[in-house]
Amino acid sequence: MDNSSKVAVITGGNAGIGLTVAERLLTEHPGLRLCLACRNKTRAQAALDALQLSHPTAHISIVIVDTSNIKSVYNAVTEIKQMYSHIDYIYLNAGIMQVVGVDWNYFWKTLFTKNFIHMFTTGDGLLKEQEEITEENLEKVFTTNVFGHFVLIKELESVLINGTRPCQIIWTSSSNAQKHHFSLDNIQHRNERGGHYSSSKYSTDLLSLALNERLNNKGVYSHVTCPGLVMTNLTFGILPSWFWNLILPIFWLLRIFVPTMNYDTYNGSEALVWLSKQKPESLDPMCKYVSHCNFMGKRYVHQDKLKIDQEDANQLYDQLNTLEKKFHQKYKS
Ligand SMILES: NC(=O)C1=CN([C@@H]2O[C@H](COP(=O)(O)OP(=O)(O)OC[C@H]3O[C@@H](n4cnc5c(N)ncnc54)[C@H](OP(=O)(O)O)[C@@H]3O)[C@@H](O)[C@H]2O)C=CC1
Ligand SMILES: CC(C)=CCC[C@@H](C)[C@H]1CC[C@H]2C3=C(CC[C@]12C)[C@@]1(C)CCC(=O)[C@@H](C)[C@@H]1CC3
Repeated sequence: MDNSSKVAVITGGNAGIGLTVAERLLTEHPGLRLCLACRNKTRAQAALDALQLSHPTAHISIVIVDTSNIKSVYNAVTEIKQMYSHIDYIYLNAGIMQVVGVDWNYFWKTLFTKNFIHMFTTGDGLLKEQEEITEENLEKVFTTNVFGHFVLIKELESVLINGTRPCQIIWTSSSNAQKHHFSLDNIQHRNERGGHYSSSKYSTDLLSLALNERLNNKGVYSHVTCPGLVMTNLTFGILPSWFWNLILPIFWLLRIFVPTMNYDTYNGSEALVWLSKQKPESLDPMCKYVSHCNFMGKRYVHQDKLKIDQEDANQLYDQLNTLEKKFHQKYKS
């Protein structure tokens, strides 16, 4: 194993924001060894081929992981441990949103009120979602976005901790994370009529805080980011691509008021890449690092203070830990 060069693992690194982060990291950190942790072999291989074309000497590998399936996460951990003795950056980016429609009534009602900026930055109240339960009896959005990543981090702890080099855990959270959609009595957000994505991203913010309390003294730092609104498979799942292309000029205008209208993945990945160039101990664990792009097209990183509570963070961590133990018993003993 080569211990000298830096290693970055990216979940969902084959598409959208994750793929752009992969490309930008290879440019920013020459010699970086990259691991695309993806659920689909063919799509992962296509991404690897594209990256290898622009970075012919780069060392890129694939690990198959479906974060909505805990058995798959355990298998991926075994593989990653065989490949790397230390991880410098782990991007917990894979994510889904199970949208079935837009609440256009709410959209028109809010458009001419002072809440319109909140609506365009967070999407709060605008999206109708549906629930799905996985074969392991877990809520799918919660498992894909949060719990699968929790298990990944927990099982990889020994490779994240290194006596000499820090490790950065970088989450792709969202401004859609809203406290009113989250409950410690129902962390999976089961049997709710909407807000599954919001609840999962609020959990992400809490979990990141809890990880800092536990791991900072071991040289592991966790931070949350928001890429803003970016056109990817996720957003094309909400409304078709022709619609987004049609309203592109509106987005440009909206940037005057809403600098998170990033539209493309390069703009959206700004905060995620910026974090990899910072000293992790100098960063604020109570901030969300948000990719901004102004009207003139200038990219920058904005820091949003997190409105979350350490006690809630610890309670969520304990619940995730208890849930993980059940799967550990099932698959690892
Ligand atoms: N687009 C936006 O406006 C915003 C996105 N985000 C967040 O950014 C992250 C990346 O999303 P984005 O790039 O937009 O969307 P994409 O759909 O383009 O990318 C999502 C990535 O996650 C992967 N993925 C999905 N489910 C799983 C799973 N179960 N196991 C492993 N990988 C999985 C996808 O794989 P596959 O290609 O196989 O489907 C894909 O690589 C998400 O966490 C999302 O919530 C946050 C704020 C705004
Ligand atoms: C612009 C017009 C005329 C219509 C589009 C309205 C909504 C579909 C759109 C407005 C704000 C968007 C938004 C998201 C999804 C699509 C919107 C609701 C997100 C929720 C997507 C995922 C995220 O994580 C958020 C950061 C986005 C916030 C803004």
